[in-house]
Amino acid sequence: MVKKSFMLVGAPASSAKEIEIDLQNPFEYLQYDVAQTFAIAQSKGISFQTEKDGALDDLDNFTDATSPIGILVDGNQVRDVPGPSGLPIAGSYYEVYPDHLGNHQRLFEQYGSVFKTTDMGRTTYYTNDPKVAEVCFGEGGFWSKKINSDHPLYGIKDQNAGVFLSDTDAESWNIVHRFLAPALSPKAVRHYTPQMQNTAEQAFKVFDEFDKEGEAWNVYQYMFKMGSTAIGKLALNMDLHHFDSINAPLHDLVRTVGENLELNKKVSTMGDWYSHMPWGAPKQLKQNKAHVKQLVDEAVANVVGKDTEDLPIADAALKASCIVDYLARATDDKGNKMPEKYRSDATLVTVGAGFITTASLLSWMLFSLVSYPGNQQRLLQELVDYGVTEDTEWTPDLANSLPFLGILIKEVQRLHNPSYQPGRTALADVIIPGGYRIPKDSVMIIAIHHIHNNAKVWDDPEKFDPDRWNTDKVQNRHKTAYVPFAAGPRMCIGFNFALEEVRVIISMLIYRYQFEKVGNEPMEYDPAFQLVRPNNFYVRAKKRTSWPKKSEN
Ligand code: HEM
Repeated sequence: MVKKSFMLVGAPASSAKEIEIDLQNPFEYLQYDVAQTFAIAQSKGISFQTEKDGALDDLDNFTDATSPIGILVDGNQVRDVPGPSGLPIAGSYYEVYPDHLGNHQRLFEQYGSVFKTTDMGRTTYYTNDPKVAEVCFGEGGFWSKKINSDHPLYGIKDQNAGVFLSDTDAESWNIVHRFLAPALSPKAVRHYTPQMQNTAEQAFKVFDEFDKEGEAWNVYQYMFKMGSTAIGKLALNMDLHHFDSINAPLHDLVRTVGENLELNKKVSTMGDWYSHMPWGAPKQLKQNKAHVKQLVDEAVANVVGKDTEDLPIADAALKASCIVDYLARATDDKGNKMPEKYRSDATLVTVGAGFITTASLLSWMLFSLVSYPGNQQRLLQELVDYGVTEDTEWTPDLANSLPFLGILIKEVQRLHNPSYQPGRTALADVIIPGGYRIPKDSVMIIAIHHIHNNAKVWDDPEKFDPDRWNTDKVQNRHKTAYVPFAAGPRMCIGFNFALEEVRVIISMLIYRYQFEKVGNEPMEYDPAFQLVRPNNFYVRAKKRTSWPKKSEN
């Protein structure tokens, strides 16, 4: 045993702390003790040096090393997070908005893998570093999903929803997550696959009519209808009538939930003060929230009570007519059910989280298939080779067996990740990978789009290349280098459903239609929306009359 004094390199000598080193233990134990003592989130990046002895990378060197011993994190001196200083009051708002994706990319290039902005009084940290993402998503002692006034979900926070809009330490999260997750398990999703096929078949009627008229259509608008049709059925066993005709209106619930995401984006990009204003977007958001709640309560009341038999969780996922029915009947092994007070809010979140994301992903899938040459033909050939026809009854086994479709979806989610940018909050002052000092209560946005496009992580990130997924480098990537559904305890619980839906619907669309992009203007992604969706993407979908022959081998 030897006792030594340690301090962060560059910190005042008065901050040094004594640590006892057991020289029999591995080096990693010392890193761990130092991490605990200095609130460093990840111990493996810690290294030591003194001016006199240089780097100390072996425990044998510590016996005679001069104190205090300096600590570096990932080779860096611990420092504050940089960022633009901005203007009075507005802060960096005009440096970031409206093109937040493009401007955040510029700020990563300028400041490195962690930066902070203060926009209209709201301070936010951003990272494109998988190591930082791992620590924040991990929700260990230092980080958690805690929706404080700097968090982008603050305007729609709802502890009764349990999932998505509530804090991890809320009792509701624990309960709702435990009940809801099995309803979206691979086994449960299998049970919902015929509904996904039915959604695509309903839409065919409308796309055939467009084709007959020789008309182009806006992809996002129809994928929005498609995604919500699938989720309306899944969550509420409701037919939204989105494909009764070409111009069928959006169901009120779907329209209002979509509007809320726009309003929340407006409110959350301003300071907290703005959310309390009794006019404009904050007022509209409050009214909309009340309206949506009423619509969901009505829809829930229509489902519950029709079949009251309680079911064990595992059976309920397979026997229930929809998520609401499941939540009303599922009983755990102690005989407990999910309290009714969470039911309608948890359902609303499932609807919202479920359709806007899948609508964007379906849109980016079609965008990629028509924009990157060869991919549409390659997918069609794969469908033919695997025996798909117009009469195919889709099953998860078939959908999961298509290798090109699998890597295609991954590449679309990498380059055109649609998802909302998740935030995690520091529970204490903490030093994160890269050596950045983060104060307690700071909100870190794990910038999924920028992690997926980070040139330090991905070769030629701007290149659309599904085959990269078959390379060793990508297969052995850092575990949080690809996080379309986030990671850790608060990651997406609907990802099985989403992927299955996209596999079935895209396959059915590509088998039936030849898609062509209409117009050559650059794609706009709608910076005023909470998710990344292509705004001005139009296609002609021409009904196929012939298909390629089966490949010979
Ligand atoms: C392409 C489709 C989807 C994407 C990209 C996506 C992405 C995400 C992401 C990034 C999160 C984490 C949010 C955060 O940490 O703040 C999340 C959470 C969540 N997602 Fe998804 N999602 C998709 C589809 C779905 C579907 C279809 C459902 C339900 C049917 C769903 C239900 C949820 C729920 C309930 C949560 C919250 C989990 C919790 O709070 O513990 N998602 N999703």
